[in-house]
Amino acid sequence: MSVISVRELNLFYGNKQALYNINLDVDANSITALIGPSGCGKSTFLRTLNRMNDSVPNTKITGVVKVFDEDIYGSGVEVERLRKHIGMVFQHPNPFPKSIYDNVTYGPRLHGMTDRHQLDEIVEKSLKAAALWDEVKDVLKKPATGLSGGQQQRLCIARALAVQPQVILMDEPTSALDPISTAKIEELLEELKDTYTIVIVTHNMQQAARISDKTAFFLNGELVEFDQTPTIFQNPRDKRTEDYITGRFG
Ligand SMILES: Nc1ncnc2c1ncn2[C@@H]1O[C@H](COP(=O)(O)OP(=O)(O)OP(=O)(O)O)[C@@H](O)[C@H]1O
Repeated sequence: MSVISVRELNLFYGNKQALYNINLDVDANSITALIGPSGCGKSTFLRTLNRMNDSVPNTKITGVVKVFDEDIYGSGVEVERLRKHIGMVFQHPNPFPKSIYDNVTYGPRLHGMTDRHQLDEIVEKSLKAAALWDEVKDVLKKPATGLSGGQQQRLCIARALAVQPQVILMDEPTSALDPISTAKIEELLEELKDTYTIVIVTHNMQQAARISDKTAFFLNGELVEFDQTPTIFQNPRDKRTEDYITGRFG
């Protein structure tokens, strides 16, 4: 089943076209990797999936993005509700300058949850799902900024999970982390895909090959090739994909 379905998507920043006629489906409970050289439109595309581009002035979008069959650019779509279902994790861990507990409960509180017992449960569940609970359970009231970079990124994943999204978008979530933290997050993503659908931008092709089910190769705003990950890395159809994955350009 497709969770996300993109048809004939074009995106313009003012007069500059950044995405050209993108068609792509994302399967439920899978990891989809977006790869391609710097500036090819990966992040722009990722941001179209939960309307993060709304905040960029003079952006124009044509085409259709459906999430669970709903046209997310259709009239009457509430962006807050949409983002509750589609969480996002960014390149640099960005915990709020609050306690670990308050970081995780931020979203649920924003959506009206006040019951202490329920909030406690969400904190434990989200931190366990983000493989961070054992490391922080005794210091929940301490500032999140005191955690290591890798722990902060897992906290940001826990914060995204706390509002119970169905889809998680990740923009180079491990690029600022050391290899051990990266390995922990990769392991975590394998586990999370049982429950969530994940779309991840990565510059690290080994990472895409290791963790994703499908890979999309972008170049100059076009989706050159989208297929099962082993096909993209071992038997790509397009010469440009082959050149990129073998390091001949980019
Ligand atoms: N806010 C913006 N205003 C104008 N142009 C933009 C904006 N954001 C991105 N672009 C342009 O759109 C194109 C695609 O950028 P995008 O950041 O999506 O690429 P990317 O593949 O994610 O790159 P990177 O891997 O370096 O993050 C680039 O040419 C970029 O300069």
